[in-house]
Amino acid sequence: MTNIDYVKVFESSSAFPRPSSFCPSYGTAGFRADASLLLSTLFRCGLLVAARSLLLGKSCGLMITASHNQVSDNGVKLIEPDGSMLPQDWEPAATALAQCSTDQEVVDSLRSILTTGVSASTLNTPSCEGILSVLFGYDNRPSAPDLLKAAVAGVAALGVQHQDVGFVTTPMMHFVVHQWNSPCRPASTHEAQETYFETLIGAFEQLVEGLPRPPDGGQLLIDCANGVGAHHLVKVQQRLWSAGLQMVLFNTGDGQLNMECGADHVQKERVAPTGFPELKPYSRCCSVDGDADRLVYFTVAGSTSEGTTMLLLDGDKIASLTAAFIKDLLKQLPDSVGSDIKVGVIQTAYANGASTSYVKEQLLLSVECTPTGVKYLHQAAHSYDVGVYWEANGHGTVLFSAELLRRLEKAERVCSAAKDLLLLSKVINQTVGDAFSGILLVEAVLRRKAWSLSQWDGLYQDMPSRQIKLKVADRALITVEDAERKCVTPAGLQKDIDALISEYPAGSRAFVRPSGTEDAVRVYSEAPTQEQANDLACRVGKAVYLQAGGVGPMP
Ligand SMILES: CC(=O)N[C@H]1[C@@H](OP(=O)(O)O)O[C@H](CO)[C@@H](O)[C@@H]1O
Ligand SMILES: [Mg+2]
Repeated sequence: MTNIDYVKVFESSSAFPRPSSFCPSYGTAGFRADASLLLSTLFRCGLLVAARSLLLGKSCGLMITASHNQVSDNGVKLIEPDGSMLPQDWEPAATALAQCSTDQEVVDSLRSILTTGVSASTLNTPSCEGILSVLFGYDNRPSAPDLLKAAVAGVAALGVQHQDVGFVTTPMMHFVVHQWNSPCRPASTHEAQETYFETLIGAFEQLVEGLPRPPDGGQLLIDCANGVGAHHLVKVQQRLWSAGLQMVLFNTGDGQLNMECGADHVQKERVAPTGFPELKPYSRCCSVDGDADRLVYFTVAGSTSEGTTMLLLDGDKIASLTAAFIKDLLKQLPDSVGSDIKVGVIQTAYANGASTSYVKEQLLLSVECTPTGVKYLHQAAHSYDVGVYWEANGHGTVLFSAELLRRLEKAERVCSAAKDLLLLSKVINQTVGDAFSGILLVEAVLRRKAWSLSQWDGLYQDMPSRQIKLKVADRALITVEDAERKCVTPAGLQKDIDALISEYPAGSRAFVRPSGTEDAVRVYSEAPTQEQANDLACRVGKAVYLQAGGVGPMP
C-alpha cells in the first residue's frame, strides 16, 4: 500500500472547510448543490477518487456537472476505470467523507477508506502509482474552474497525478476513462475523444450506408440546452451531413444553460424549447440536457390553422424503438448464434404504462422495474445478454454481454444481422446513457426501417401522465419501497394515495418519492385522460403536502 502523507491531507483539507449548514449526501447521480457550497465536497471527492484509483491500481474519473439543474448549481459524478459509475457500496463512504466537520475527521474518514476499505475485494489490489492518474472533465458552468482546483487539490494531497480532459459531455468522459484503462491506451485524452467520435460515427456510417436519405431530407433540429454538447456537436456536423444527417443546432451557448430549454424541460413541461423556430408538422427535433447524457425527440402534429399538438418521443419510446429493432435482428441470427439470448428492458416507475405494455405484450420481452437513477438500471441491465434501459426522461443505453459479442464476432462474416448487431454495439455508448450516441442510434434505426417520426410515434400511444414537484421541510422523512412505487413513511400517506387512486378509472396510478438531485418531492400520476392525470397528481401532491410537512405553495 502506498504511503499516504496524512499530514499533507490534513493541511490541504484546511483550505476547503465544509460550510456548517451544508450536509451533502450522495444522491441519484453523485453530489449536487448550489455551486457556492461545493468546494469542500469537490476537494473530498478528489481524495476519494484518488483513493479509489490507488486501491484499484487504475485511473478513475471525476466529472464536474449538475446536468439539467440551473446554472448556479453544480455537482460531481465519479467514474470507474471501466467507465461505469461509482459502485453503490462506496456511496456511504462518499457521503461520510463529504459530511466530515473537521480536517481531522476528513483524515480519519480517508484512512478508514484506505485501510479497512469498504469492499474487501478491492483492498488486496496492489497500487501502481506512476501509471495511474485521475481524469477530470467538466461542463460549461462558470463555477467549474474553482471546483476543478478544489478537486485537483484533493487528488494531489494523495500524491496522485491528474489529467485535465477539458470541456466534455458526461458520456464522453465515461468513454475516455474506459479507453484510458484499456490495453490500447490512447496517447492523450484528446486522442481518446477522437476515438469516441470515430467509433460512434464510423459505426453509424456503416449502418446507414447505401440507404436513401429520410423523406424530410435528413434535417434534425437539435436543442443543445446551452450546454457542453454544442461544443462538440458543431465539430462533427460536416461529417454527419455527408452521411445524410443534417444537424441544425440551437441553444448553443447564446442563452442561459437549461433555462427553458434542454431535455428535462421539454420532457417535463411538454413544450418546445425556447430559442426554437416555429415547427412544421412532423419536423424532426430533439433536445439534449446540460451535460448531454439525456435525449428526447419531439415534434408537432396537426396543421397550424387548427392548432398543433406537441408530440414527445421520450426515453420510453427510444427504448421501445431500440428493443424492437434489436429483437428483429436477433430473430435473423442462426440458432447456433442466437437461440438462447436473454433480452430485457429495464425501466423505472416513471415509465409510461403504455410503453411497459408494448414491450411486454407486443415485443414479448421481459420488463424489470428499478428505483430511479441510471446506476440501478445499468446494474440490472448487466444480467441480460442484451439489456435495454432508458429512463422516461431520455437517459439510457443498451448493454451487450461479452459472451454475445464474442458469438456475433464469429458469425459476422456470414450473417448480416450479426454484423448489424455488432455495429449497433459500437454506435451505442455502453458505458453510460449518451445523447449523441442516442441520436445516431435513433437516426440509424429510423433509416433502416424507412420510418418517419410519426410511424415511430405510432408504436403505442402514451397514457396521459402528469409530474409535479413540491417542497417539504425534510424530504428524507418520505421513504419508499417496491422500486419507489409505494410510500412507507410518513405512516398513513400510502393509504391516502391508494384511496385517491381508487376514485379514478382502472389503470390509473400515482406515486411519490423524494428527489435525489433537488430539494423537492416528486409526484407522478397516470390516468385515462389528461384532466384525470392532472387532477390525481394535484390531489396526491396535496396529501403529501399535508402529511409530510409541505412548505411554500400547496399544489
Ligand atoms: C423523475 C426524474 O426525471 N428523475 C431524474 C432526476 O433524479 P431525481 O432523483 O428524481 O431528482 O435526475 C437524475 C439524474 O439525472 C435522473 O437519473 C432521474 O431520472
Ligand atoms: Mg444529464
